[in-house]
Amino acid sequence: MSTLATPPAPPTSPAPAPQRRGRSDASPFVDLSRAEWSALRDKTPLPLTAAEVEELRGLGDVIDLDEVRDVYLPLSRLLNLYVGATHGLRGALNTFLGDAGGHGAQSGTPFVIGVAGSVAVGKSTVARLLRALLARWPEHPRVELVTTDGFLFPNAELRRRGLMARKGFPESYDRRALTRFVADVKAGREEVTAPVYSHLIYDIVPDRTLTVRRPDILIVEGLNVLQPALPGKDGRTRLAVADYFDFSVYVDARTEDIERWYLGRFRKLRETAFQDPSSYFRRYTQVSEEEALDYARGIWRTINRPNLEQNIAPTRGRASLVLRKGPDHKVQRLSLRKL
Ligand SMILES: Nc1ncnc2c1ncn2[C@@H]1O[C@H](COP(=O)(O)OP(=O)(O)O)[C@@H](O)[C@H]1O
Ligand SMILES: CC(C)(COP(=O)(O)O)[C@@H](O)C(=O)NCCC(=O)O
Repeated sequence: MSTLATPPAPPTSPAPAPQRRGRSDASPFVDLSRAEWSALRDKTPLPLTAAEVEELRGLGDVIDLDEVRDVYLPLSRLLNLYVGATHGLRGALNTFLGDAGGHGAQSGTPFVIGVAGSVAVGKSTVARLLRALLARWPEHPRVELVTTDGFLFPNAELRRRGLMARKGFPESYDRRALTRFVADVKAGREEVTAPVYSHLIYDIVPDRTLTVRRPDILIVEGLNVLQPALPGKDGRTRLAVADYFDFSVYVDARTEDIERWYLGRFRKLRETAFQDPSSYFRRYTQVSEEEALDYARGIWRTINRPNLEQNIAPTRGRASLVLRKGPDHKVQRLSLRKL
């Protein structure tokens, strides 16, 4: 069987000790170089088979397999350990609460992971990869993925609120519905449904929903998933979706690199999905590539970059793990929150 993981390291070559760069011991994060992090893969007992590598390629994403092995296999191992530890903690709580905990207090509660970051930083790719890797563990085979775009207000409502040029800003989402959705999944409800957004029609799809049925792990991916809660009225506490996360990942990169990836994806979509007669963006296949890219640069400058700077980047410090990518999408540094 051909595999991607390297054999376990001999006991004489321990992983290099993590170094702290420019952070005091009081920092809530431990900083790791890519080399330090990837050395931890030797402790990952679940290598990828050739068939699984093919399956990952079948996701349709551009994924460098060295990247999977060096960065995402150790991450799937870390998450597997966190899922086990969280179940242990819930068991302790159940023991403490006994009958007072209600019906089978928290048994089978899904482990919820948030994936945050800018438009075009690669959140969807990371989330799909994590779903595939996490589902390989026998302890948690059922992994569901939900993107927050389904909780954008429909265009008609955005127009009514004067928010059509603010798609992706926190206020363009039905945040209560998103938080309720995750709360319901976490409460162990048999079936929970979410609305669905289509990039093709650039709007919420009427009469279509996505149903989540008691997964072992739920991944929630979106620009704003690490936003704090809005202030509650009358001194009441409000919860945000992040309050339900057991772990979160912030995908980070230089703004100039993300803009380049955004324009690259727009160029690729112009040659593919935008050609569809029902595409909202079809008009950009009818003009020159330069005109189309000027439009995309305008969207970046007026919507996506300000949203990154004003709303998304300020939430980075709330993540459990920050993946810092270089210009080629390869993760160069990682910051892992200490407990
Ligand atoms: N690991 C990667 N290696 C190479 N290209 C990538 C990687 N991750 C994302 N990309 C590319 O970057 C662009 C944005 O990625 P995507 O996952 O769609 O971002 P987001 O969900 O954050 O908007 C896409 O063109 C995608 O193919
Ligand atoms: C749909 C998005 C808001 C992102 O959704 P999310 O991360 O919440 O799933 C974003 O990808 C987007 O399309 N922004 C809109 C910019 C524009 O008006 O074209």
